[in-house]
Amino acid sequence: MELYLTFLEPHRIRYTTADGVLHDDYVEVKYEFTTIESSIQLQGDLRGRDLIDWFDVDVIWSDQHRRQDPYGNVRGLGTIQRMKLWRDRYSTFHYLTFYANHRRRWKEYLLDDFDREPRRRDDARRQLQLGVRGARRGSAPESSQGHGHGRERRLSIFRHRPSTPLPNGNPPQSTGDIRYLGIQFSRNNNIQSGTDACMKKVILAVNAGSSSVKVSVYTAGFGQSPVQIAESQVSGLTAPPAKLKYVRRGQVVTKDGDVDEKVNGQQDAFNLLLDTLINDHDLPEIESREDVAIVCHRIVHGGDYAKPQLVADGTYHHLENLNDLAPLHNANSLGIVRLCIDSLPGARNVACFDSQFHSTIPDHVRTYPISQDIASKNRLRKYGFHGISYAFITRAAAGFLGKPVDEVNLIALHLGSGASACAIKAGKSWDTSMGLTPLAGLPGATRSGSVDPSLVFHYASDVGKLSPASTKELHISRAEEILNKEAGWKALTGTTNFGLIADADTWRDHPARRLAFDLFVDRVCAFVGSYYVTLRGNIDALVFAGGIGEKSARLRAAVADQLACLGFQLDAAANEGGDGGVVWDVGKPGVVPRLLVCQTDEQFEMARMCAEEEQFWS
Ligand SMILES: Nc1ncnc2c1ncn2[C@@H]1O[C@H](COP(=O)(O)OP(=O)(O)O)[C@@H](O)[C@H]1O
Ligand SMILES: CC(=O)OP(=O)(O)O
Ligand SMILES: [Mg+2]
Repeated sequence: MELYLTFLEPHRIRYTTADGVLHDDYVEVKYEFTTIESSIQLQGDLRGRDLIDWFDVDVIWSDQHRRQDPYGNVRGLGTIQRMKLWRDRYSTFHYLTFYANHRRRWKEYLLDDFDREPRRRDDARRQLQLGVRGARRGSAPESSQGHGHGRERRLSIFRHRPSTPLPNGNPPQSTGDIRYLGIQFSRNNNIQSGTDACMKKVILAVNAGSSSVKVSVYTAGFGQSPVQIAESQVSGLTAPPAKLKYVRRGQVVTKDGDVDEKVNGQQDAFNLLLDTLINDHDLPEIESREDVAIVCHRIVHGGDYAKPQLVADGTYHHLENLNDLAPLHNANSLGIVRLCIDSLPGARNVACFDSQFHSTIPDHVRTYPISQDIASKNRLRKYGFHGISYAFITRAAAGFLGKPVDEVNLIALHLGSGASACAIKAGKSWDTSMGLTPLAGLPGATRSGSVDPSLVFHYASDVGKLSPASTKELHISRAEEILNKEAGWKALTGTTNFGLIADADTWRDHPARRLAFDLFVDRVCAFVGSYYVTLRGNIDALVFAGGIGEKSARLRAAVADQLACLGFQLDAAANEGGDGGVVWDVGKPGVVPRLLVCQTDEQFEMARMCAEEEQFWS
C-alpha cells in the first residue's frame, strides 16, 4: 500500500499563513504518510468510498477478454500491478481501481458497477471473480437489451472511458459489455496481506424477525465498510416446517434446508445458525466462539435510544422493560443477547434499534391525542420500527438515484411478516405506519394492523352489549395476544405464507386468500396516498422491500396499478424479471417518481453502524 501519493492533476490549494498572507494556487500535490491507515483514510475521503481490500495482481480478464489464448498462455486485459476494491459510503455499490502500466506509466483506472460482494474468491488458486451489477446470471452474453433501465445493466470498460486504450496500450478489441472480471493474484503476495494491517475483526449481525432469524458474518476494521463472508437464516418460523439457508462468500451452500422440528422459536434458530457457522471448516475466520469480536443485535423497540448501545447490565434491564411494547420481538432478541453473553466470551454485544431511525419524526406526527401528562409519564408516543431496514433502503436508493442521502425523498414499504410504510423526507424519517408498538398500521402474518381500538372490547361479546360483565372474559393481555399472534394472514387464510396468498391460481379454491391479498393492497395504497400528500408530492421513488416487497411481483403490480393516478408507472417486464442487485428499477423509463425494489439488508446496516462507532472497538 502506498505511503506516497502524487496527484498529477494540479490541485487548487487555498490557505492563509500566520502573518495573514492568503495563498491561492494550483500546485501538484504529493502526500507522504507515516502510516498505511492514514493513507487509506485520505484516499477514501477523496473518493467518498471506503477501502474494503487491496490486492497485488498478475493479470485481470473478463468473460469477453479470455484469460488464455489458443495456446494456453495467460492473456488478460493487461499487466496490472495493484487493485483496490472500494465501497461507496452512501450506497452498497462497489468500485474497483487498478494500477496498470499504460505507455510505461503506472496509471490508476476506475471501474464501477460491481455487485456488492466479490462473488467467487478462491484463495487456493489465488483468484477472485467480480460480478457486474445488474448482469443477469446465465443470460446470453451478447444481449444488451434494457440498457439504461437499470435491469440488465452491464459493464463496458470502454463505456466509462471511451478514449482509454487497453491498459496494455493496445486499442480495444471488443466493445461488448462484460459480465464479470476475473483476477489472478500475484504469487509474491498473500491475498490477505492487504488488509491485515487494518486490524480486522469478525462481526456477527443478528436479526431476529417475527418469522425468521438471520445471522450474517462480516470482517471489518474500525471505520471500514464491513465485508460479508457468510449469511445464514432460518425462515418460516410461523409457517412450519422452517427452512435453513446458508451462503458462504456468495456461494449458496444450503437452500431450503430442512430444520429439525426441535428448532422452536428464535433462540433455537440462533443456536442452529451459530453452530452452522462454527462447524463450517471453509470459514476459517470463525473457527471457534472466541473468534467473534462484536455481535450486533437488532432490537425492535429501543425506547428513546437514538444510537446503538453497548449492552451492559443497565441497558439490558432497561430494554427488558420494553418487552411488552414489542411482544413478538424484544424478548426473543434479548434472549439471544443473553445467549451471546454466556456463550461468546470474547464478544462485545451491541444493541441496534429499529426505532432509532424514527427519532426524527416531528412532534405533531408522533404525538397521540391523549392526556399529555399520562403520555409523557408513560412515554406513550409513536416510535416506529423497521428503522434499520429504512436506513439501509434510504442510502441504497439514494445511491441508485445518484442523489445525496440528505436530498432524497422516498415512500418506502418494508413488507415482511411485519409490514410498515415510511415517509422519508430529505433522507430522514418523517412519518411511519407503526406506532407505540409494531401492531399499528399495516396487517402482517399474524398481526391485525390498525383496527378500531374499541374492537378489542367487543371481540368476545355481542356488539352493543359492552359492559364490565361482557369484557371480564377477555383480559386485556389476551386481547393483545389475539391482535398480535392470532390475526393477520393466519386468521384470514390459515397460512402466513404470503407466496401462497398471492398465488392467484389458488384463489378460486381459496377465496380467503384473494380477500387477504386485496385487503393488503388496499391498506398499503392508503398509506402511500397519505404519505404522498405528507411529502407534498415531492417524491423521488416508491421503494418495495422486505420478504413480500422483494419477492411478490403480483403484489407490486397490484399496488402500482392503483397508484397510477399519482403518476407511478410500472414496467411489467422489469417487475417480473428481478435483477438480482441491491436496488432495481421496475418503473417505466423516464417516469418520475421511480418505482424501485430494494433487497434490504438489516444485518449489513447494523454491522456498518458498529464499524463506525469507536467505542465498540477500543
Ligand atoms: N415468493 C414470495 N412471494 C410472496 N411472499 C413471500 C415470498 N417468499 C417469502 N414471502 C413472505 O415474506 C415474509 C417474510 O419476510 P421477511 O422480511 O423475511 O420476514 P421477517 O418479518 O421475519 O423478517 C413472509 O410473510 C413470507 O410469506
Ligand atoms: C418490526 C417488525 O415487525 O419486524 P419483522 O417484520 O422483522 O417481524
Ligand atoms: Mg424482518
